[in-house]
Amino acid sequence: MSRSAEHLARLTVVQTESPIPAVIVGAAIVRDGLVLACERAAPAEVAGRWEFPGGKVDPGEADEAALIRECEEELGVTIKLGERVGTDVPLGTRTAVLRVWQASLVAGEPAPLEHASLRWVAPDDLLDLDWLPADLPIVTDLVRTLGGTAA
Ligand SMILES: Nc1nc2c([nH]c(=O)n2[C@H]2C[C@H](O)[C@@H](COP(=O)(O)OP(=O)(O)OP(=O)(O)O)O2)c(=O)[nH]1
Repeated sequence: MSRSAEHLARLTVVQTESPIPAVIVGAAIVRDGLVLACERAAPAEVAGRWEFPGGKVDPGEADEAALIRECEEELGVTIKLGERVGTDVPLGTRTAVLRVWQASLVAGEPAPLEHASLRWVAPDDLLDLDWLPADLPIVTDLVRTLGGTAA
């Protein structure tokens, strides 16, 4: 194998082992000091657990645009993004990360168009919900930011 072919082979291995993670974006929508939590309806393994509204960023789409689009699709609302909450959290397989922003409502009243239910939750009560595992560090940061008590 020539030196350049060998170099290319090594690069290919590196790229295969380190795929660029997919990004899942979420919105911690705050109104009157309460946070909107969403109960997943599906799939069965996670139905009944809580998450932030959001979803996968499409190829070529900006994170912020994806989050605004997902909130329109899932809740029927327009949101405005604020500060990031916490840092990227690797999801199970490490081929994706969860990235969350604080947000406020600009138009519309949230409706559970894709969720089993919605709930406005006080910061002190947020950690009582059964969140998806990746959300826990973010929810803990959010509680601190909003002035609740996170152990
Ligand atoms: N939306 C959302 N997804 C989360 C959170 N935490 C977490 O681990 N996830 C995971 C669950 C799913 O495996 C993945 C997002 O999938 P999704 O089904 O909501 O995304 P999507 O709306 O783009 O779905 P689809 O196009 O595949 O139907 O991220 C969270 O707080 N919000």
